[in-house]
Amino acid sequence: MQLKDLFYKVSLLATSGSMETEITGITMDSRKVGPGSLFVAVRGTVTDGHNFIATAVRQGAAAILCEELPEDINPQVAYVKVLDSARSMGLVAANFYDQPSRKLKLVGVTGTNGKTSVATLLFRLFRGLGYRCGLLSTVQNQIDDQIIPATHTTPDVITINQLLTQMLANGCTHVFMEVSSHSVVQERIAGLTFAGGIFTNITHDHLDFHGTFDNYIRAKKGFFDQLPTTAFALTNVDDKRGLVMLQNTAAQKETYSLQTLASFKGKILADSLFGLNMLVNDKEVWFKLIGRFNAYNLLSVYGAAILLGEDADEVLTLLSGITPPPGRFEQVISDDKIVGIVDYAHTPDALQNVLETINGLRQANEQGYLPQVITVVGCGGNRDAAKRPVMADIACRFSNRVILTSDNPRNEDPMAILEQMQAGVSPVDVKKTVTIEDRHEAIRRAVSLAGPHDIILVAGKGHETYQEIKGVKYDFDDRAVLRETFSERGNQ
Ligand SMILES: CC(=O)N[C@H]1[C@@H](OP(=O)(O)OP(=O)(O)OC[C@H]2O[C@@H](n3ccc(=O)[nH]c3=O)[C@H](O)[C@@H]2O)O[C@H](CO)[C@@H](O)[C@@H]1O[C@H](C)C(=O)N[C@@H](C)C(=O)N[C@H](CCC(=O)O)C(=O)O
Ligand SMILES: Nc1ncnc2c1ncn2[C@@H]1O[C@H](COP(=O)(O)OP(=O)(O)OP(=O)(O)O)[C@@H](O)[C@H]1O
Ligand SMILES: N[C@H](CCC[C@H](N)C(=O)O)C(=O)O
Ligand SMILES: [Mg+2]
Repeated sequence: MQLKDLFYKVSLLATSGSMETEITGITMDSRKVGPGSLFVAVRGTVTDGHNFIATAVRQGAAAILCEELPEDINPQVAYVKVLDSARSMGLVAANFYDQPSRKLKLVGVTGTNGKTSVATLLFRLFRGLGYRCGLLSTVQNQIDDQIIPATHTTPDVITINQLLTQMLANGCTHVFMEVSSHSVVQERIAGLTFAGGIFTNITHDHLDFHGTFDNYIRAKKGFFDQLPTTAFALTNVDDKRGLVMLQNTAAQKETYSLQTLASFKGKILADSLFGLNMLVNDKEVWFKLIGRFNAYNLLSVYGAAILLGEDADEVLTLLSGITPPPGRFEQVISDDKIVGIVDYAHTPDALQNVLETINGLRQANEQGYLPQVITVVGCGGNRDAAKRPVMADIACRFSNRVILTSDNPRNEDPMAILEQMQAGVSPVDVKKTVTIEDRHEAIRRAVSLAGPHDIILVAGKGHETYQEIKGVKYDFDDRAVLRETFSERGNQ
């Protein structure tokens, strides 16, 4: 494709060289440049892509997209200057791949918690309705049955367009994707045409990246601000910021709620370890998912399905049979009936929701014994540090015993993270906590403290099958460790 076609409807500040240059690929990483590539120089959080323009040219780049033209222009190469190269890259990628997002129904889900849950439920529901579907999520990307490992919650915009193209080639008509706040700020969704957007909720997270809570809200709202008039914008009005999301959207405004009047209104009739019984717009349904937060997830999925033109009864019938996504309230039960729950709760709000759900579901047995709740939890390194003491405090307030341990320490000292968590434990709770840096040992300790019917919550890593320590990803799976420890216990 010629450079000028890539820049269709993109505002340019200056150009140098031929706009008829043939382009065979786009990349924002100089290490991936080959002959015929358009290299996009993006200013990042660690370094500035503009520093790699010369390297890209040496590697055969045919054209450069940047915010500042370099001093030494190579006459063989075309240069295009724009105001915001990350944003322009989205528009250019959409042109290069011939607008795949316009040829299918692309629905984005944003919010602090529930994105993977909602996107995965929608994916499963629409496959159940008979469509071929795509999924872009934290757990994995998927093209119908084919699983493609995910590196991010929301991939970069070039990868998104490539995946959408593959999805189209495989006959997909619907794609459900998570839209992280990072992706909005970094323009990873620029140039995509959405058929709908869903807001789940917003609570404390990622303040390391966004700086303030207001910036974080603005980032989420940025997604709705860029929806077209043809899309729907479906928001949770029970969240304090739910309506803020709709303030400046051109899309059709829709709401869901468990508490007030809304386009999609739910009411919980019963909530147990076996599932949820709910009224959904006055129809009574049993679901296999557990906990009030899942009532919200189900309601948003139902709303989106109706807004996409599906039949209410068919949707509810299929939804009632759907099981939770991996690592979301996933149960591993020992032979002697210790209940292990692996959950991806890695924010204060998610942890509190899960623990409140667990506390609400425990029941005393005939002898009057109320099962204990034992929580194993850590916080990731190189991520928001402010949530660490808060999560430790929540774990203590809602559990009988707490084992503080490592999550993914990444490049931080694991004990330093744990000390920040310990700072949140109030003096009365110190007695019930223990700190064990090694996550494997921590889970073993929890199992050794548990008896029949006690509940062990292993929070933070959910579906993850690795633990990242100092740049190395070691095999690690909370579910496998629980299973293995349970079976060792059975053999004693
Ligand atoms: C903090 C953050 O979001 N970083 C993302 C960002 O990287 P960055 O800004 O640090 O990039 P950089 O290293 O400064 O480099 C700047 C530019 O120079 C280029 N470069 C760099 C070196 C070189 O030799 N040549 C070269 O061309 C880079 O390709 C890049 O284009 O842009 C990269 C390319 O898209 C992302 O891979 C990277 O994600 C990192 C790995 C990451 O961990 N991101 C997390 C925080 C994230 O995005 N999480 C959200 C989910 C959060 C949630 O809601 O839970 C997600 O959507 O996954
Ligand atoms: N609607 C919800 N409201 C609050 N908490 C939720 C909700 N849905 C799920 N959770 C809790 O949050 C955890 C993470 O859920 P999920 O993976 O769906 O969120 P996410 O938004 O995709 O997270 P990430 O930012 O890592 O992509 C779950 O394991 C559960 O504990
Ligand atoms: N998408 C989130 C996942 C956090 C998961 C938790 N296990 C951790 O490593 O902090 C992030 O990248 O911040
Ligand atoms: Mg997710």
